[in-house]
Amino acid sequence: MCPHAQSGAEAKPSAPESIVHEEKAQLDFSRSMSYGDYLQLDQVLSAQKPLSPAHDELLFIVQHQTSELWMKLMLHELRGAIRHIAADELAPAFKMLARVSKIMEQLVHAWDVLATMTPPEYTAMRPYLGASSGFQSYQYRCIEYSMGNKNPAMLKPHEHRPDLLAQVRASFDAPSLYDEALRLMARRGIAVPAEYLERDWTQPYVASPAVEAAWLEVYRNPQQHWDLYQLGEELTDLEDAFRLWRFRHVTTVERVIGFKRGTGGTGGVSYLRKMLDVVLFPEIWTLRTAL
Ligand code: HEM
Ligand SMILES: N[C@@H](CC(=O)c1ccccc1NC=O)C(=O)O
Repeated sequence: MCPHAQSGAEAKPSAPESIVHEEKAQLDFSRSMSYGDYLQLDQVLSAQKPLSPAHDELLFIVQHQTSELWMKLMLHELRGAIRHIAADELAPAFKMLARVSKIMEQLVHAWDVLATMTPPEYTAMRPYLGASSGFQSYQYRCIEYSMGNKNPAMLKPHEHRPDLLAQVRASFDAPSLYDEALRLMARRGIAVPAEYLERDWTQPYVASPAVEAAWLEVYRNPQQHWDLYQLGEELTDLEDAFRLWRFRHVTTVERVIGFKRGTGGTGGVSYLRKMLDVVLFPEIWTLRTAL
C-alpha cells in the first residue's frame, strides 16, 4: 500500500491535473509577468547558434555561455568586495569573496561536462571556430586584472570594441583586490611599505619580504587581527580555486586537442602551462614557510 494513502473521504489520490488546481497555482499569464518573461528566456535560449552540423557544438556553446554568465556574477561580487574592503566594511566583503570562490569551484566542476567531448567530436566543429578563442574573453580578462594579473598585452584583442576595451581598461587601471587588502592592512597600523599603498596600479605586482612580514604579523597574532586573518584565508581559498580552474583547463585542452596550436594563435597547451605559474597573492603563500 502506498505509504501516503489516507483513510476515509480523503483516501482517493488526486490526479496530477487536480493537484495543480487544488494548489491554486496561477495558470494564466496573459496579463502578468511569467517565469520566462522575468528571466528573458526568449533572448537567452535563442542565443545558441551552432555554425557546424556537429552534434557536440551545442555542448560547447552552452558550456561557454554558462561560464560567461558565472563570470558576470563573479565580477559583480569581486568588484563589490573590492569596494567594501576600500571602505573598511569587511563583513559584506567576506560574504562576496566566499561567493566568488564558490563560483570558481562551480566552474572547476563544469570541466567534467566538457571532458565528455572526445577529440574526433571536437575536431568536427573546430574549423568553424576560426580565430576565436577564450583568450579573447573580456570578462575573464577583467577578472584576471581585478585579481592583480596585470599584463597590458591582454588589452589588445579588445581594441576593435571600444565599449569593451573601456571596461577591461577600467579593471586594468584600478587597484586589484590584493592592492586593496594591503591598503587596508596599513590603515589598521600594520607596516606595509609606502610604495605598495600608492603606485601605478597598471604595473604587475612585485612580491616583497616586507609585505610577507606584514602578513606574518597577522598570522602570528590572529586574535589581534581576526578579520585580516580571515581576509588572508579567503584570498587563499580564491587563489586555490583559480589554480584548480587553470589546471582543469590545460588538462581538458590536452585531452581534446593534444599539442595542437590554439585557434587564438598561442602554442596551446604550452601557453596554458605557463599560465599555471601565475601567482596572484604571492606573500599569502610564502608566509606559510615561515610559520
Ligand atoms: C575543448 C575545450 C577547450 C579548448 C580546446 C580550449 C583551448 C584553449 C587554448 C588552446 C587556449 C590558448 C589560447 C589560444 O591560442 O587559443 C585557451 C585559452 C583560454 N580559454 Fe580555452 N579551451 C577550451 C574550453 C574553454 C572553456 C570552457 C573556457 C571557459 C570560459 C575557456 C576559457 C579560456 C580562457 C579564459 C583562455 C585564456 C587563458 C589565459 O590567457 O590565461 N576555454 N583555450
Ligand atoms: N582555443 C580553442 C578554441 C576554443 O576553445 C574556443 C573557441 C571559441 C570560443 C571559445 C573557446 N574556448 C576556449 O578557449 C582551440 O584552439 O581549439
